[in-house]
Amino acid sequence: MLLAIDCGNTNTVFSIWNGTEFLATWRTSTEWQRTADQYFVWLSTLMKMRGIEAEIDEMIISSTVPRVVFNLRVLGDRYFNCRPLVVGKPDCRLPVAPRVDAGTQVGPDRLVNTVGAWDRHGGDIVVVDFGTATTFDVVDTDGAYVGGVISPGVNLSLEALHQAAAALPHVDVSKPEKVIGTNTVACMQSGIFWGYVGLVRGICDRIRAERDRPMRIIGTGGLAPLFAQGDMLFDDIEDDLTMHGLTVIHSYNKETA
Ligand SMILES: Nc1ncnc2c1ncn2[C@@H]1O[C@H](COP(=O)(O)OP(=O)(O)OP(=O)(O)O)[C@@H](O)[C@H]1O
Ligand SMILES: CC(C)(CO)[C@@H](O)C(=O)NCCC(=O)O
Ligand SMILES: [K+]
Repeated sequence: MLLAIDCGNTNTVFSIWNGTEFLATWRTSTEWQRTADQYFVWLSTLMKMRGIEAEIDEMIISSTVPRVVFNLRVLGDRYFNCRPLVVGKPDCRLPVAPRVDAGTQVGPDRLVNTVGAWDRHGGDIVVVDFGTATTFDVVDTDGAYVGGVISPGVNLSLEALHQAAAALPHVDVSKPEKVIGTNTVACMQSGIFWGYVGLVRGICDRIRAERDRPMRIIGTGGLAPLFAQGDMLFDDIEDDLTMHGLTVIHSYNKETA
């Protein structure tokens, strides 16, 4: 059984894949100090609660935080008797090599997203992921990652506004009914919600113009469904794209071993 781990700058997601379906998915905050023993106690407790008796013997990791990889490797070594495959490391091959500037270290989550999206939707697509950052990743006709856009994440922008301006409270992102807010919170929510709708629309339009061919837009990440309510931004929304990409990369590496 495969344990797939998607470690972002804010949250880390663990999923158990039996080769056909995900048996369970759990989320924890990303903390590089967390030890292999702590991961194991947490994970085995959750598995027991769900009655999952899966014998984990394989692992794949995508981590945007290099420091957490060490303890996740120890987790594999000590508790699951396996050597994890780590996306971005030389021994983890991708189905199609990215075409970017030499020496560029593309975020593994972005590469994994493009592999997952290509597997489900084919080429000529843009993946928009609303995580810590809002990223746009362009997949060429042949499935290659050919670059993209990195913007500040939605929650990050809201937090920055609150941190920098004494009179601005912490607010949650939501869709306001009107653009013109008549109180502080409504004004901030409008700026964030309609601001990001405009950002996504504007960047996708420019990508389309630059590529000069039809491109489908796939939204993913916790906030994608919310932003999909704002405008016809996406052709499709997927809630498990990164996890799907991890399973595709894992089987590709097994088949071509
Ligand atoms: N309406 C909402 N307002 C604020 N946050 C939301 C809302 N809906 C979902 N979320 C948040 O989205 C997050 C899930 O997002 P996702 O996993 O895509 O990225 P992340 O964990 O924030 O970032 P990263 O993957 O970079 O660590 C969850 O933390 C969830 O709380
Ligand atoms: C952009 C983020 C933070 C999004 O999670 C991550 O993919 C990352 O750290 N990327 C490294 C730089 C790059 O992707 O070009
Ligand atoms: K993510």
